[in-house]
Amino acid sequence: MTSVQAKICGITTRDSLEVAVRNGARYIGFVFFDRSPRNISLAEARALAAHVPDHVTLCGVFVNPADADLAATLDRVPLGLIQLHGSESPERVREVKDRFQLPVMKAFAVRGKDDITRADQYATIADMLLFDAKAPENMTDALPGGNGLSFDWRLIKDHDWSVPWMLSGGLTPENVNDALRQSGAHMVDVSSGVEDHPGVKSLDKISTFLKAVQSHKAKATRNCS
Ligand SMILES: O=C(O)c1ccccc1N[C@@H]1O[C@H](COP(=O)(O)O)[C@@H](O)[C@H]1O
Repeated sequence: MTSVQAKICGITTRDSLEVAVRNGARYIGFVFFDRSPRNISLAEARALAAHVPDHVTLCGVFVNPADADLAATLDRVPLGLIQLHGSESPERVREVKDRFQLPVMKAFAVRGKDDITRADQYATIADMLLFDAKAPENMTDALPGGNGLSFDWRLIKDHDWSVPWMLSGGLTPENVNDALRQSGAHMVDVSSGVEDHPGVKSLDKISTFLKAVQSHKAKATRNCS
């Protein structure tokens, strides 16, 4: 029996948070990265965090953060998971976990198979793994994540790690079922695919995305019974 969990990332408003929670999001992501159109201030994050129910994990997205930034964020915002979306080494992942006593999800930018096997060296250190698409070198305005780009989902099928992993990168309400089928993922993460404009979430797209994820779960359950 398969149950798919979803993370809605880059939440900045109360109404998008509420729609995500009401429609079954298991994770909510706040982006703490200045260059992102989804960047959220500590004050806004703190205020929104008060409306995240206990059964939903609040994830902070960081790119090569300094300890001081992590400490300042955790001082104000009750995160349950730290997402490291930069070039953090296995040693740095271990250090962040030990220092801040929170689970860490390490993200990998994927173009080919080697980018996926690179995760092996983190699988005994990180608590979760996340696979996003690598931006092409000629994309000058690329962010470390949140670019709405996909990789070949079949590359990850049949990979197995001792820790849970999420699929992300260019997911949308329209393609998430194909992505789940082709990748074999049990967890998905979306940001720009549920937006009307960069940084502006669509309530309709959030609920359609989460319903599509739920419908995949229903199909998988039926197939297994
Ligand atoms: O969303 C962002 O702006 C962002 C910025 C810096 C690092 C990570 C970011 N988001 C993560 O990117 C992936 C893919 O997003 P998308 O669905 O393709 O837009 C996702 O894991 C977000 O958590």
